[in-house]
Amino acid sequence: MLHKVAVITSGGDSPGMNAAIRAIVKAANYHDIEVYGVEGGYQGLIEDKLSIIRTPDVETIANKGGTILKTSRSLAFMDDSGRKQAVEVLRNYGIADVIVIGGEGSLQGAQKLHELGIRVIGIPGTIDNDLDYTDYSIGFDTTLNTVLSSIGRIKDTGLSHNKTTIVEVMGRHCGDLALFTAVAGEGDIISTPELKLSFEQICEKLQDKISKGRNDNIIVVTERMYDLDELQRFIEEEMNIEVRTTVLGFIQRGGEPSAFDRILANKMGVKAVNMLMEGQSGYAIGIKANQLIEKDLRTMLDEKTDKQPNYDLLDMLLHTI
Ligand SMILES: Nc1ncnc2c1ncn2[C@@H]1O[C@H](COP(=O)(O)OP(=O)(O)O)[C@@H](O)[C@H]1O
Ligand SMILES: O=P(O)(O)OC[C@H]1O[C@](O)(COP(=O)(O)O)[C@@H](O)[C@@H]1O
Ligand SMILES: [Mg+2]
Repeated sequence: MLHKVAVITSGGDSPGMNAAIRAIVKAANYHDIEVYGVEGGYQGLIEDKLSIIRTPDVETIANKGGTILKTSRSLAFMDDSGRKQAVEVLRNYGIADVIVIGGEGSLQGAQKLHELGIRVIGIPGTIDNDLDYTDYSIGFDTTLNTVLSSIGRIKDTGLSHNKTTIVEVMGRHCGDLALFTAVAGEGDIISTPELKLSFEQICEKLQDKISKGRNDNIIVVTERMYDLDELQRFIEEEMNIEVRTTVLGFIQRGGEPSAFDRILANKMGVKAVNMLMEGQSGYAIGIKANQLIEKDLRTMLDEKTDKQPNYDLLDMLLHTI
């Protein structure tokens, strides 16, 4: 019988993590299961920062960005000794079941806990959408909407001044944020890790747009691909135009979660509790073709951790912009 479960948010915060926490606490409490919130990700687990959270504590958090539990990137948890300490802390509380909400690294950590005899279910929470086993991770949709509305504002200035703007979005090594932005109709030229354009190719595309009367182009690029100062200077010199650069940065990670993320978080949170009640462990919950799926963590991590390029979308894009 499941009596106690710990919940951890880990890695970069993502909008919808709170909605997932709320769903977990409400579903668990409904079945008389006590929930321990771990403060500050795996680091908080190692440092014994656990406290009971109850339904009244979470009733009003579904619309809040970030995570009420706080999060971290924990170096100590990367070591065997740190993980053993974490397991020791859980045992001292009599906790054998854990739900981890986080990205790829966090799910690696979840698998390690599973291997150490803790029952674990992972929930994908990252704005990057860089997990290949699931169509969507919690937070991606909200961030995509933030990117779209930010570009809308930048476009007002671009249109008013006939100016070209480079906009850098997050995503780590995954181009989904840039890619979906373009498919949603913003961004005139995109470059992602999966479809990387050279400086020269960007200028060629820009020339084509300018020759068709567009002087207010927006170039959307995924972070970590270019030295943006160099790219801006190259375009300015090559094309003899003025260019501005905006790095959207942490504007993208916070904010009120979208309905999509809140609903996804709710479904996944409830499912995680149900799976633990059935004694399951070592799985990540995902969504494929609009159906929740259970993916064996070890298999998922072995198969491929990088998101595979979304060729359907790329193909559509190549033929439309
Ligand atoms: N291979 C691993 N083994 C154990 N823990 C890991 C591993 N990779 C990451 N983690 C833990 O998960 C945390 C979050 O991972 P990170 O990749 O930074 O973010 P995210 O989970 O959001 O992708 C790390 O700081 C570390 O504590
Ligand atoms: O917040 P940090 O540590 O500077 O990390 C920035 C990175 O975190 C993210 O915002 C989210 O990544 P994760 O979900 O993998 O933690 C990435 O898009 C970005 O590259
Ligand atoms: Mg990640």
